[in-house]
Formats: sequence, structure tokens, C-alpha cells
Amino acid sequence: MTDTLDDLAVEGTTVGVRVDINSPIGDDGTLADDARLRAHVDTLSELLDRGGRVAVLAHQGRPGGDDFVSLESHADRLSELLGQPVDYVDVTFSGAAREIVDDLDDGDCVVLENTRFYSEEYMEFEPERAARTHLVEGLAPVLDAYVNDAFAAAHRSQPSLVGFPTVLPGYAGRVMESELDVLGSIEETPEPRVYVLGGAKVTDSIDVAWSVLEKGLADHVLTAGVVGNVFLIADGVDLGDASSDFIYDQGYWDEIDRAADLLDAYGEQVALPRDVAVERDGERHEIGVNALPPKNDEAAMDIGSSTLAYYERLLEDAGTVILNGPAGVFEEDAFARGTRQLYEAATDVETSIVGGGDTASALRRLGVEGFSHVSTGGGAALRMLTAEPLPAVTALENGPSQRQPADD
Ligand SMILES: Nc1ncnc2c1ncn2[C@@H]1O[C@H](COP(=O)(O)OP(=O)(O)O)[C@@H](O)[C@H]1O
Ligand SMILES: O=C(OP(=O)(O)O)[C@H](O)COP(=O)(O)O
Repeated sequence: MTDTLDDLAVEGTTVGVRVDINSPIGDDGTLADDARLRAHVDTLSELLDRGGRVAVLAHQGRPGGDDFVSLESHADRLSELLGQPVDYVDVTFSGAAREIVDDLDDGDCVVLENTRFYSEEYMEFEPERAARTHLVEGLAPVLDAYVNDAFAAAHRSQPSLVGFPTVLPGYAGRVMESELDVLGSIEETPEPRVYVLGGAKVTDSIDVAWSVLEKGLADHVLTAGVVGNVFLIADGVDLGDASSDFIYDQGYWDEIDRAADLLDAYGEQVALPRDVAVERDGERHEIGVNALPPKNDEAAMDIGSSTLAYYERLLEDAGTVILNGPAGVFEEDAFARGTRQLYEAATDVETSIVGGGDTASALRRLGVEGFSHVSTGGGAALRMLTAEPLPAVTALENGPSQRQPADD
């Protein structure tokens, strides 16, 4: 068990708070969606209201990407959400950063620069080694405690996630606490348990499918999105060049063999799409798998109506459904139907758990609500749903034994 904010004497304490506010960025290089910021408001407000001095640590994007930008606009938006000034500092662990953090007063909040602007933060380390990186060695001396609220990044073994709790007393923030609570007790959820794996992270999804089937966690795995297309090809369906080229270009061609192996081992529990939707003459057009490949070499952009009816029947009997990844290219209205209808059907299941950044954004866009739990994490949620440990959580659990007394 990790300690939580209930175990931390906050008043007058300088706390490094790792959040995950990695967000969509607009063409102007600033924040385009604040959902992940809003998720952390409870943790940050609580620390500030209890007299904490808060230094926010976070990453944005990956080196080389268009969304690899500074956290200045994130700090502006956090200031609005928290209803108090939030300073932004364009450094993370330099002497200037240390001075600013050291000068914080009770109730002050500062956002330090994108941790990934420093190369070590984009590497994975064992916690003890992560504790000896420039970031952790530079900043830890001016911090009294470390709070990790970045559940969505907890599957990464990077310095800001596993290094700080190795040298400072570490605590789970409220987002982390609630995610661990819900996703950590997956084995106790009602059966039968159905996993719906859609979206475009094919390797991760096949890993999850193997793991949950091997462990007996899943009664059925329903495939959709690019994942479903890979399984169709693995099953011998000719999807046509457009979909095949897409899978090849995304680097997922080798996954077809792994999908075929999974079908050999657990074929009866793995459900494949029965039809797909393509764009024909500017409109949605559905084709049964027996009639594939599409005659004009169109790409399979969504699951079709027969698949939806089949999957809805399987969901009717489920006690728990766990979903990750859109069923189709939901960004285009014509191909949002599969995602909308499948996820709507899932809300009728007794326990419904959803994970994934794009998935959450699809649900907001499509106005689908009513799940038992919508996780802030994609990869992290998937990893937890296979009952695998998350490095950042393990580091919190194993951290220094020294603990401060809680507030009175
Ligand atoms: N059939 C498909 N062909 C191409 N892209 C698809 C298809 N189905 C879903 N996608 C894409 O998958 C992306 C989201 O997948 P992913 O990143 O795995 O989700 P999450 O972030 O929720 O884990 C979306 O951009 C969506 O357009
Ligand atoms: O957005 C994130 O993960 P997700 O896409 O799995 O939800 C996290 O911020 C982790 O980012 P990373 O996958 O660049 O390490």
C-alpha cells in the first residue's frame, strides 16, 4: 500500500507534485484540451488549502514531436482552474529553479518546465539510478516530500516518477489513489468479464489480450479499431491494400503472427468483427467480412452493424466490461458510430471501466457518459488491467521508510 495525502503533514511542507498534464497541443503551440489538468485540481487544491508549498512537475509530448512544448500555457490554465496565481518557471532543476522553489510560501504554487526538456527524463532507469540523475539530485534538496498523482505516466520508469520517491517520502495524490483503488481490484469485479480492445496501439492490446486470457481474467476479448483489423488479417481475411498498408506503415505487420498465435490458443474467447465500414462515394458503406476485400481498395475505418449487434449480445451477459481504444476513426462523423454504439452498450453493464487518452476524448466528443470509472491513463490503465505492477507505484511503495506525521 502507498501512503496518501492523508498521511502527509502538509502545512509548511515543500512538495514536488508529479502530475500528468500531457495534453493535445494546438497549432499555436499551446494547450488545446484541459481535461488532464482538471483531473489534478483536487490534489493540488487540497495541498494548497492545507498550507503546502507546491512545485508541479510534468512532461508534455515526446522529443521531436509537434506537441513537445513548454508548460507555460498549462500553468496559465492551472491558475484559472485553481483560482490563484500559478507561476511558470522556464527551468526545472537549475540553481534558479531551486531558488524559486525554496522561496515559496505556504499556499504558493509554481509549475516547473517540461521535465522531458532534459534528456535523462526520457530514459528508463531502475529507481536507485534514477535517484542519481541531474533532475532528482538537483531538485530533491529543496523538497520535503514527493506526491505522485501522475497515474497516466506510472508505467514509465523515468526519473521524475521513480527517482524522487527513492530519496524523499512519497505519497499518492488523489488521482493516483482513486485509479489504484478501482483498477487494482480488477480480480474482484463481477464476472463474466469482457475486454474490448480497439484503437491503434496494436502491440499493447495484444499484450493485454494474452495476459488477461492466460490469467483467466477475461471471459471474452472483443476486437475493434486497428486491433480488430489486425486480427481479421490474422484470421485469413483479405482487408485490401489500404488497411494492410496502414498496418505495415504503423510498424504492426509482425503483430499479425502474434494475433494468429492468440487465435490458435484462445480463438473461442476472441471475437472478431463480422463487418467493417469503409468510405464509398463520400459516405459510410458497410461490407461483410465474407465480401472483402473492398472492391475499390478502401480502408476499414470502423466496425459495422452486424459486428455491433454481435458485440452488444456478448455485453448483455457481462458483469464487467473493460474498454480501451475507439472502435473506429471516431474523429470522422461517418465512422464514429461503432465507438458511440459500442461504448453506449457498455454503460449498461454492471461494472464498466474505460481507459485511454483518445478514448476519453472520443467519449467526451460523442457525449457518451455513465461508466463506473473513466481512467486518466491509457498505457498505464492497460498495464494495471493485466494485473501487472506499475514502476512508479512500486517506487512509491518501496520508497524511504521515513514518514512525517499527518496534519492534526
Ligand atoms: N479502423 C481504424 N483505422 C485507423 N485508425 C483507427 C481505426 N480505429 C481507430 N483508429 C484510431 O485510433 C486512435 C486511438 O487509438 P489509441 O491511441 O490506441 O487510443 P487510446 O489513446 O484511447 O489508448 C484514434 O486516433 C482513431 O482514429
Ligand atoms: O499520455 C500518456 O500516456 P497514454 O497515451 O497511454 O494515455 C502519458 O502522458 C505517458 O506519455 P508517454 O507515452 O509519452 O510516456
